Amino acid sequence: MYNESNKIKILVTGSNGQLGQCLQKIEQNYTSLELHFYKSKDLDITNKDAISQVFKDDSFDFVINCAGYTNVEQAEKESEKAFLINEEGVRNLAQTCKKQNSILIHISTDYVFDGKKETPYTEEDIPNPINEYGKSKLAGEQCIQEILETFFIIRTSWLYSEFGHNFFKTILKKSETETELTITTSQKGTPTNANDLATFILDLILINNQKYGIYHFSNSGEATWYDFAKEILSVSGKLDTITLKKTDNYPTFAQRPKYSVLNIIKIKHIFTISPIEWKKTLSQFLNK
Ligand SMILES: NC(=O)C1=CN([C@@H]2O[C@H](COP(=O)(O)OP(=O)(O)OC[C@H]3O[C@@H](n4cnc5c(N)ncnc54)[C@H](OP(=O)(O)O)[C@@H]3O)[C@@H](O)[C@H]2O)C=CC1
Ligand SMILES: Cc1cn([C@H]2C[C@H](O)[C@@H](COP(=O)(O)OP(=O)(O)O[C@H]3O[C@@H](C)C(=O)[C@@H](O)[C@H]3O)O2)c(=O)[nH]c1=O
Repeated sequence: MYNESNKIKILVTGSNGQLGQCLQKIEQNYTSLELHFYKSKDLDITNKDAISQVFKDDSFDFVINCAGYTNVEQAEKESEKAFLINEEGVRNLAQTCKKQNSILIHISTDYVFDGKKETPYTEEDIPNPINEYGKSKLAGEQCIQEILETFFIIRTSWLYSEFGHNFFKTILKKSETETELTITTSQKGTPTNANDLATFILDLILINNQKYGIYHFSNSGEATWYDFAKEILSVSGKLDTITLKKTDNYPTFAQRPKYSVLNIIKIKHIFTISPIEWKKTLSQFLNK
């Protein structure tokens, strides 16, 4: 497992995205890991030759796939592109990991579920995505399971951080220019700090218990997008300056699951971790 420098060598794809940047931020806390970050322009996962080229000169113990097509609305209009990246790109990575004996850590989503349940989704629940993004992500998961035995698929939900595009940043930005915000109450899930997920992923590599498979990781608790927006504005001291309105009819192209809370008991047991409550991590994050 260890290379000559005695460090665990890791390839990170899509490193300029939200999660990729969270990993770069904490890299220095993990001195036994050697992370190699590849942005989309340096490694396009849909290009098999480009992947081969990276592995020609190097070998990696782990590949963390942070690359993905993540625009839920746009995926309805260009589903081919979503599938190219989230299915074909992932297949390419899985095939390379198989050939090169690398362990693949892949990130998937709560949007693989249809939202008809009213209790948290477990890893055993059958996915049934209701939008193109979710369908393309499920197709990627299936490729990995067909090709590889040594993989961790980590489904997570409602990621936010200081990096990239996310609901948290959108709300803060809107609050600077708008006096009234209307937010949907028609979906329930769990906001998850992408920094917490990044920490979990690197801890998982250190633990390396070889208990491969699908895992659900999110912060704990549940919220509607309205609850999330209210908490963001409250903790950042902006709730008094803005009118926040509820709606159950916010217009979107893509359908989203009404309920997509993930059950995180498996990850708690197998990795003896206890993900922090969503409001608590949000307040710690905003008060730093
Ligand atoms: N954001 C969320 O709420 C959630 C995300 N996830 C999953 O987590 C993963 C990371 O998400 P997040 O960091 O938020 O997403 P981002 O959209 O912030 O980052 C995705 C990255 O992938 C890159 N990328 C796109 N196409 C390719 C390609 N063909 N080859 C290489 N890189 C590519 C993008 O680069 P460029 O910008 O140059 O296109 C971008 O840097 C994704 O797989 C996503 O599906 C799961 C649940 C929730
Ligand atoms: C900006 C805004 C959105 N909304 C609604 C639209 C939508 O139903 C819901 C969420 O909005 P967004 O489009 O920002 O979030 P969305 O892109 O659906 O977020 C998803 O991204 C992908 C990548 C995932 O994997 C999921 O886990 C999830 O995080 O909030 C409002 O009601 N008011 C607003 O002002």
